[in-house]
Amino acid sequence: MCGIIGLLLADETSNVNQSIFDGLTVLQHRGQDAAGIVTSERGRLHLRKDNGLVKDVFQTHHMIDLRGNVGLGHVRYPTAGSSSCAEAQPLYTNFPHGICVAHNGNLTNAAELTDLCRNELKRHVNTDSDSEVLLNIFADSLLKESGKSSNVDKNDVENIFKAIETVMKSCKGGYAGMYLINGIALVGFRDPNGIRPIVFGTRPSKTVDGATDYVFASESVAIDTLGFHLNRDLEPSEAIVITFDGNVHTRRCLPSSESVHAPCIFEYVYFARPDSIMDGISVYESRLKMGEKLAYQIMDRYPEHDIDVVIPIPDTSRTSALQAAYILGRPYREGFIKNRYIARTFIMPGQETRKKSVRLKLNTIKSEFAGRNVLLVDDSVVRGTTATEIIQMARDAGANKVYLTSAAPPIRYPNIYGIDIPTRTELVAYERNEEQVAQILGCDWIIYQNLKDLEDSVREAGECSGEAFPQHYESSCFSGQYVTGEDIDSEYFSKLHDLRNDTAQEKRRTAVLDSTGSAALPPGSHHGCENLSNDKRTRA
Ligand SMILES: O=P(O)(O)OC[C@H]1O[C@H](OP(=O)(O)OP(=O)(O)O)[C@H](O)[C@@H]1O
Ligand SMILES: NC(=O)CC[C@H](N)C(=O)O
Ligand SMILES: [Mg+2]
Repeated sequence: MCGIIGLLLADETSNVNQSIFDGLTVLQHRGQDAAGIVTSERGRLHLRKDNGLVKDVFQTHHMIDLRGNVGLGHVRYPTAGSSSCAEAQPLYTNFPHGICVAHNGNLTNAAELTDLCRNELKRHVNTDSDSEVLLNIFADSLLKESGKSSNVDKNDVENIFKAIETVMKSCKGGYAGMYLINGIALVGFRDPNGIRPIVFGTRPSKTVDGATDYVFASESVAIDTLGFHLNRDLEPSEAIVITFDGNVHTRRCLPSSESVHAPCIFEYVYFARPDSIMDGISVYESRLKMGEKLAYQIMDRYPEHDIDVVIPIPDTSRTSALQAAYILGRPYREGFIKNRYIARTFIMPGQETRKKSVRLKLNTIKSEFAGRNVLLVDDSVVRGTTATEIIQMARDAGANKVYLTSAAPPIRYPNIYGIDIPTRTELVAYERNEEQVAQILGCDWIIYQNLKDLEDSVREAGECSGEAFPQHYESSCFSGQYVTGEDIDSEYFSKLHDLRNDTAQEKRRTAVLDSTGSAALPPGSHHGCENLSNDKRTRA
């Protein structure tokens, strides 16, 4: 679930670098593996990207080099390829014009499209990243729409829309993204089902009278932080083209009858920040509703329950736990203290790292557990890494009984649209019922949210804010129903398992480290990622 941001400032003498850096810092929770910024300065592109957190990747000398009034930023959580810094984004191709992409999501037909790019379109695809395919399909199509002529009409936004239409017809899966077409336009776009989120904002230029600055971002929180006004979410299959001279053009590139709007429900459960508004729905309100419905389910199933205290597993579950405690009429207590210097564990690569990080990340306030029956609340239980450790820690702290509740239903199916849950067998709820999961995790009982209650939580939060909201949600990891259709079959899952199970990913990571010899280097010390002239992706 990467974080993306794109800005176009009206004042050609101004620089977007600091705003993109700030925006990425606010979106850091969506991707911790790598970060990158590209800027366009009067026809010249400047790029800096590397593995690591935003604060580690960009030092002052990088920022000074990132000049220009238009740019893209990306924080990466890999769902395809490897975590090599060559796959950090934005990605660049030099033909036509010099185009960069920042992509959040996952293409389910990336392998076929890579073959197409290499064998038929004769484009150089240099990595295993699906985002590089998204870039090359667009670049090829834009070139064709422009009549393969060097005399391209730079104001012809029609060609850009047609190229996006080709992208949307060719690329399957979930994708929100931005293309920076050097010297021509900044383009935001969203997949035909609107699975991945992207919002659009504006503000009056501070230096050019009557002119407007524009921003696209994964979440509204970035728009708030940068002092922009949140205009709206992009619609499914919509592209917004902002030309470098500040004109805005929008179009739905496929007919709405061809696809249902089904935003990813896991954004509300875990990925998004609670202070974001997605598709008109407050993430915070939806999490309160999730807590409320959990509490009612607990009271329904265990009317005589003996819960003494409700304790969240920080961070994400806090909002739901607060409301669950309120409805249950039990005290809400901070029993786990989070080390603020450890990042999110679920989106870390590798099971060993995730396991170790839980212990480093959380520690108990013993007095909140000693002799009590505690209800632990988490937003989701995926592999069960966090819950197993936490339940043991609660027992070590002297808890009498330990109950667990999850604001999301059991996760029993892979996610293929931008969350790295590629294989069912790694999931703790795979082929297990609640009793069996409780036994594995070591708690006295576990209660999961039902899918209907989860969907209603999001819908009701939408009603609270009085906005029109989608009727469907992408909830495949709970239901096994995949909104993009028939090509998602057992053969697809078997290939995905082989490519992306934990052991396979670990092997790839080790191979990358061995080949670069950089295992001992701290984040941000790899070389060769930031220089556009080193980029080998030119047209064959
Ligand atoms: O069952 P698991 O495989 O352990 O994954 C689920 C856990 O991971 C996430 O927390 P994370 O530490 O990533 O982030 P948070 O601090 O935002 O809760 C999520 O909130 C659950 O606690
Ligand atoms: N989580 C994401 O959005 C990942 C984007 C892209 N699939 C990558 O692996 O880089
Ligand atoms: Mg958590």
